[in-house]
Amino acid sequence: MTYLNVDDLHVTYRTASGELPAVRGVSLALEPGNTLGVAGESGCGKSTVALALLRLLPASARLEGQVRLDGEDVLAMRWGRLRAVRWAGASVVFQGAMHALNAVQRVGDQIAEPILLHENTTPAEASRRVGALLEQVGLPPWRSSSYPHELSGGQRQRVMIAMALACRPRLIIADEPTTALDVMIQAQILRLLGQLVGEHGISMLMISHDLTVLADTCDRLAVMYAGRVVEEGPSQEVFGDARHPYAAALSAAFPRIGDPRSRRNPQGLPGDPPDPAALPSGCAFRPRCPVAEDRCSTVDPVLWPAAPDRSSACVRVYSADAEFEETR
Ligand SMILES: Nc1ncnc2c1ncn2[C@@H]1O[C@H](COP(=O)(O)OP(=O)(O)OP(=O)(O)O)[C@@H](O)[C@H]1O
Repeated sequence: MTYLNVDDLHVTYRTASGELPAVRGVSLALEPGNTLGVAGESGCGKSTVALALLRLLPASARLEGQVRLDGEDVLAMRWGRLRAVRWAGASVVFQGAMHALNAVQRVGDQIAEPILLHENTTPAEASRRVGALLEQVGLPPWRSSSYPHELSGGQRQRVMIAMALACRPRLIIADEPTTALDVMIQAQILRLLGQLVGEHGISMLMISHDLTVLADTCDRLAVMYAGRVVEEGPSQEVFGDARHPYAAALSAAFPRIGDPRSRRNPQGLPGDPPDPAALPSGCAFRPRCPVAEDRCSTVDPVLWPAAPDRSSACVRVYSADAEFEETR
């Protein structure tokens, strides 16, 4: 059974200048033990989707649609049940561990906190579990008495991962888990996450603006643009042969060394993503799209099968599909 099922999720922020539709009908599915990457430029709604999964968004956010974890609707859950689901059903590894950790509390106590809060266990047992968790993420157990400032950036991120694993969750939501780290440490942390997910059958949803990180770590990839998923499919296929012009441009901006299919795009993608409060008519990508046609200013495309096991939200995919033309 699919562990995470997001169906037509909409998130709108109420701001001083009006309503801001940050997420506009996102649907995602994640099987147990699988990894899904969510990519896209800054502001496309990736973090909003990640935080919506556990209702961690500020009160100014209005959520509509469905988020099911193991069949249970998270958006309709009562507070008590939601508290139980956080940490054990799913937990989050946030970006920038220095800000996410409490600077004046020993890291061991921070890792023990969710265990003591969620499980009927003794402090001695929680402390034993903390030692084992630290070892699991490649840190010596004596580090439990360290304060965050006594650790390097990579070590702090390992502590964050240990904390996320504390209540043996079935899903880890990793929001830019390696963004603040240098390339060598980034690779170590990604390897660690991949290894933990593989060994324990945990599902992982990883958010990143870096497509190469996701393509190397995740089974499937969803590319977001202006609050929508515009391309979804197996990672290597999306990365190597994207059908949506935005996903293709994003892939081209991340060349792969040694891959003959890799194309270098030194100019990157011209222009900026649209303001979510003032989207253009038709397709939101139209003003930046190198292959836009007249109909793109009137048709707002939804995800449509582009190939077996893949979908793309572009009118060019529609017109390649005779069945779609028949339904119009
Ligand atoms: N608390 C908030 N109140 C109002 N608008 C918000 C809030 N949080 C995010 N937004 C807006 O929602 C949109 C999506 O933001 P979000 O942070 O989800 O994007 P992102 O793709 O994760 O970007 P980044 O990679 O920069 O974190 C943006 O336009 C952002 O300015």
